[in-house]
Amino acid sequence: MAAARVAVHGAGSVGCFIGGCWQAAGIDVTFIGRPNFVEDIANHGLTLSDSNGWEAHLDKVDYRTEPTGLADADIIALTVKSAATADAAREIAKHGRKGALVISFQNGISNVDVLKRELGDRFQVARGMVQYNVAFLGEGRFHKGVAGHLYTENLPETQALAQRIGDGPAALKLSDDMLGIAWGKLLINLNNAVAALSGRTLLDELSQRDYRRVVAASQREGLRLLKRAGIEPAKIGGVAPSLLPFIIGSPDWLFRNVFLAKWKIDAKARSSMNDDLIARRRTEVDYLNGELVALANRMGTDAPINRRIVELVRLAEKGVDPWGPATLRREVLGR
Ligand SMILES: NC(=O)C1=CN([C@@H]2O[C@H](COP(=O)(O)OP(=O)(O)OC[C@H]3O[C@@H](n4cnc5c(N)ncnc54)[C@H](OP(=O)(O)O)[C@@H]3O)[C@@H](O)[C@H]2O)C=CC1
Ligand SMILES: CC(C)(CO)C(=O)C(=O)O
Repeated sequence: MAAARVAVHGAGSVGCFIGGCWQAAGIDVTFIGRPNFVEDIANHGLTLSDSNGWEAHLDKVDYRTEPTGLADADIIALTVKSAATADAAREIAKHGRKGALVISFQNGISNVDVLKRELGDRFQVARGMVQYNVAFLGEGRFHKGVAGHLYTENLPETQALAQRIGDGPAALKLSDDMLGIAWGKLLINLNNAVAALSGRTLLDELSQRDYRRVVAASQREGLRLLKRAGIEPAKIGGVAPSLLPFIIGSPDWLFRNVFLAKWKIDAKARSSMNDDLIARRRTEVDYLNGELVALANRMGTDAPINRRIVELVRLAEKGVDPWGPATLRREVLGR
């Protein structure tokens, strides 16, 4: 059987990193994205790095802006932000090859439903998850700034792909519980909104207990809702979801020395929602905290903490100044 060809659709931070690492591992990758990256990568090539000092450079990169580049792909890694999923899916439906496997490496829960609705049964759709942060540093450089792996469903196609990728920094792990993993990741991603509202890097934001108290409260609310809905979030990075609020809300000395040390967060790492605010784009808050608000509404109840966070991010999208730790805590928690 011929080796699968991959297209990355929406090649920005995550797409360039994972596609670049896979190409460095010998896989045939086409990148589809925006003109700014075409120019940047044409001038500088693609350089991938991680916090352990690993680095790879690719001189020849097939980066295009036209979705016609999807036509030859057996596997399409979708890495657009959530609000762009429906448009990207229509491009896949138009240009992709019948039977291709589309893996959503996006945060949130509902992207896979949008893909299935738009793609029908001409394509296979799989859930994926990116555990780590990727920062675009300019000049074709993409840096993995938090420890972790990529995950996707355990299928014959993904088994073959994972084997070819091997153990590098964009290694692909397979799971039979990707929905549980997506909910587990969503609980972690509740930090994105607080990091974005803080206007700080992940390390700087997480070093402030008042910010962490807000995240912990939103996670507690999320856990209560998931329990009531009968949804079981999976462990991410070996931490049981029920422990997340205790870890995040723990005193500074414990959090810094035990947890921050373990997660190896790079000083440059920013949440992807900070990137959106900086670029003045609509954020993914509706697909993260907003997913919990929608779940609460479906069950005839409310999620006041996550609802308030969504409102504050909406204001931040309009250009409101970042929040200090104590001010944000009082605003969201009322104490
Ligand atoms: N960045 C990170 O560290 C992490 C991100 N994630 C998740 O991964 C997903 C991708 O995030 P990220 O890589 O940061 O996003 P980026 O915005 O960096 O990259 C997405 C790119 O896709 C482009 N794009 C959108 N629609 C199309 C289209 N139809 N055709 C071609 N290109 C398109 C966007 O352009 P434009 O801006 O013009 O729309 C953008 O350049 C998100 O769901 C995010 O939550 C998960 C873990 C970590
Ligand atoms: C890896 C993590 C949790 C970093 O914040 C992320 O998913 C993101 O930035 O969207």
